[in-house]
Amino acid sequence: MRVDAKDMGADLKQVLITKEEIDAKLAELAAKIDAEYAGKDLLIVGVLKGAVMVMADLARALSTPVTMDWMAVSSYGAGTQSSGVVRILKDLDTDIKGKHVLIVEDIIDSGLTLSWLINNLGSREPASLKVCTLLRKPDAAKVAIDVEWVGFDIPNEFVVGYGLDYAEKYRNLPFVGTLAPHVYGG
Ligand SMILES: O=P(O)(O)OC[C@H]1O[C@H](OP(=O)(O)OP(=O)(O)O)[C@H](O)[C@@H]1O
Ligand SMILES: Nc1nc2[nH]cnc2c(=O)[nH]1
Repeated sequence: MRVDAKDMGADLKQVLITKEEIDAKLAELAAKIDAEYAGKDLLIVGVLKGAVMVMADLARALSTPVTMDWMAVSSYGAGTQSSGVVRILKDLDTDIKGKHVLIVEDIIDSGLTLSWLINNLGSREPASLKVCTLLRKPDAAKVAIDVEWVGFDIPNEFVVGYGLDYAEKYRNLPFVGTLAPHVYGG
């Protein structure tokens, strides 16, 4: 049985982006990414844990053969505000020197995580380094970042679902939604 908005009961305030909208957007982004990397070897790097769903669905929407690797970093802990301090919890298994690398993210909020990641991976001398994110909050940006592929710009509200958690819950919701304030003490 699939989890849907009804099963969230009082925890959910609003569904912002449905599963159908996410699927359509990922197909659109995949076509653009296929065009960009035609004839090239592409390594997609998923940022754990939040990007698991985007990686899985984007990878299957791509026609380009890809290899996949994962990096785990954390700047949020169990709260709803970025600490700004990025920790590597798991590094890449792959040497990316000379490779075309696409970072796949679930969300760019303050931009602090991605900015750090771009510096870190950029210093490993990939042939190219680009970014695809499902979600971005333009009003929350603390650093300006050039992002090639963005699924949806969303309001500056804490969201969950489709990989995104609050205190490790709600990641398996098939849609993106906002939480009722009582859930996080807001
Ligand atoms: O733009 P920022 O303000 O830096 O926020 C974005 C980051 O926050 C989330 O990760 P989180 O640290 O919550 O870890 P998780 O993916 O394991 O949930 C998300 O997956 C991004 O990596
Ligand atoms: N779950 C979740 N994680 C985030 N990390 C950065 N912004 C967010 C957000 O809005 N929701």
